[in-house]
Amino acid sequence: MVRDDSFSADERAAIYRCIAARRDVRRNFLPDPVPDAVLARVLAAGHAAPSVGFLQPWNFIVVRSAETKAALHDAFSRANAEAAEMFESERAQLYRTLKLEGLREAPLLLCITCERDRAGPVVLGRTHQSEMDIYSTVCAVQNIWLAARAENLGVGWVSILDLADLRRILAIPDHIVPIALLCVGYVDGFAATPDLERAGWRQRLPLEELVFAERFGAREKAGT
Ligand SMILES: Cc1cc2c(cc1C)N(C[C@H](O)[C@H](O)[C@H](O)COP(=O)(O)O)c1[nH]c(=O)[nH]c(=O)c1N2
Repeated sequence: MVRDDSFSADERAAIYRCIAARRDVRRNFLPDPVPDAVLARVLAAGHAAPSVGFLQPWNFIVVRSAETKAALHDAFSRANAEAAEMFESERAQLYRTLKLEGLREAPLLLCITCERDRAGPVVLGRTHQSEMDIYSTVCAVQNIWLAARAENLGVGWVSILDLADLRRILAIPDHIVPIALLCVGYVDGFAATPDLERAGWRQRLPLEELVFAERFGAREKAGT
């Protein structure tokens, strides 16, 4: 059934292409600035995300200062050295070859935060699952990621940082939870597959192995 608010076949194809062509991008950022109008659209996409009880718990910190980027990069370097030690020897060797951030190269960074008490302690939908405000903020991050891809902007999520460092560098108060730090900028191209897949770190799992029927672990019977 086609109604006025239905997606056309072309629109549908564009959405699926955006989902498939989104990548985590940490290298090859171009120095070109991100126009304010483009950034505004991307942030509006984040703000259009679903949120528990319509809490909209997010804030978006836009970082352009080279000094702040350098401080974040220092924090990354400290955490990354610790991280490398956590893997077994061969894995650690491969880990050290990976480029896991683009904090200094990206023209801008976005930190997305969650204010858990934005509407008081009792929130519709969070009464029995307390993490729902956090998950809502992650929905905003994903909207940003996809909107950025549609704008031909690369986005890389950098989580190899101590939260205390992130809080200190960006002056995030105690009652606000940092959720994501994203490197954002135009790039000279998007890889067809995840960097980690091409580096031999991990492969994409077959979808059919992840889908259960009726109960966790139960496979659809062949021929049904
Ligand atoms: C919550 C979270 C946190 C991180 C990531 C992702 C997500 C969802 N990813 C990116 C991750 O490695 C990447 O998404 C997968 O490898 C799949 O690649 P594509 O995103 O499909 O390109 C990521 N990558 C990286 O190089 N450094 C990092 O710190 C992180 N952190």
